[in-house]
Amino acid sequence: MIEVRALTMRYGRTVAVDDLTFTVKPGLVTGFLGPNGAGKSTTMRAVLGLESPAAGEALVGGRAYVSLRRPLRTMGALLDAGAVHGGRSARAHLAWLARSNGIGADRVAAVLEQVGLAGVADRRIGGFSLGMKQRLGIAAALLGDPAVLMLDEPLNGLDPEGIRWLRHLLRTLAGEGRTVLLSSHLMNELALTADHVLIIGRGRLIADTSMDALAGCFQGDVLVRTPDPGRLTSVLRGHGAKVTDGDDGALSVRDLAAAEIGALALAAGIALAELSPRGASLEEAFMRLTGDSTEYRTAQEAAR
Ligand SMILES: Nc1ncnc2c1ncn2[C@@H]1O[C@H](COP(=O)(O)OP(=O)(O)OP(=O)(O)O)[C@@H](O)[C@H]1O
Repeated sequence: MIEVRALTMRYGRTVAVDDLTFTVKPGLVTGFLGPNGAGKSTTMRAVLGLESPAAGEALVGGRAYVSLRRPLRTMGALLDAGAVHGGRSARAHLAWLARSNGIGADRVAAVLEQVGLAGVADRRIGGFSLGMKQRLGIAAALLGDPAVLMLDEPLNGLDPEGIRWLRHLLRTLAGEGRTVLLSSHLMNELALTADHVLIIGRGRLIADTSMDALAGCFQGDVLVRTPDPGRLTSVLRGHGAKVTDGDDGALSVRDLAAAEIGALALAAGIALAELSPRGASLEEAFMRLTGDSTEYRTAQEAAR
């Protein structure tokens, strides 16, 4: 479990994280989402104790990370996949990390296998692609077989096959009861990966909700085609719908469900050629939530 309580982080006059409170629970993949500069990396650095908060605290398994004697066994983290010694091999890098954390050498081979780097384990990291470095960073995070994993933009640099692989891995780890937190600035990346999502903007919490609830809050419109759009428009407006002319003669209807539109059309004797509910994409939901600070509040209330 990761607990962030009333955390405020400042860089000079910049408030990077502003009174942030959330809990990341075991058994779920939790996405940490926000536009560039929202404060995700700063929050993760605070969880790792790399920077001190101006106020509040961040705990891992109920303790400050820096107070743990064998930290890699409690939480594995990936912050910057590029921050590795390019002259070492992947195996040597992991072996050094394992030794310094009292972790057996057998784990090195196990995690190299787990992340698909066993075949290149003895090559210099300097020649690795960004995707391979991400895999190596994930291997390092897994080294201590920790109950908590925290990964900053781990999908960044992975090809579609790598993304599928990582999704499967994270879901498996959460299925084993571990706590998994991963950040991203792209909702679509998280939509298929995370069960739960924490959204921040300008250092503040905007939403703390299940992915399903978030999708449900952002119902889209219903696309309707009929040979008699004028009459249908007035019938639907008479029942409180917002109706606008969409592309190629179709109507876009909001505030009435597809079934209600169908029933009203039938009662009025109007034929329908098409009736298609269109969900707003999660990416749109994210844009609407993080659009500006005035919208934050209304959208947050809507998301609850
Ligand atoms: N070392 C630093 N010195 C000064 N300001 C910083 C520093 N690190 C971050 N900031 C500022 O703090 C705010 C939060 O940055 P942070 O990197 O945590 O955001 P982020 O959500 O991780 O963004 P990204 O998706 O771009 O990585 C930004 O305004 C950023 O400019």
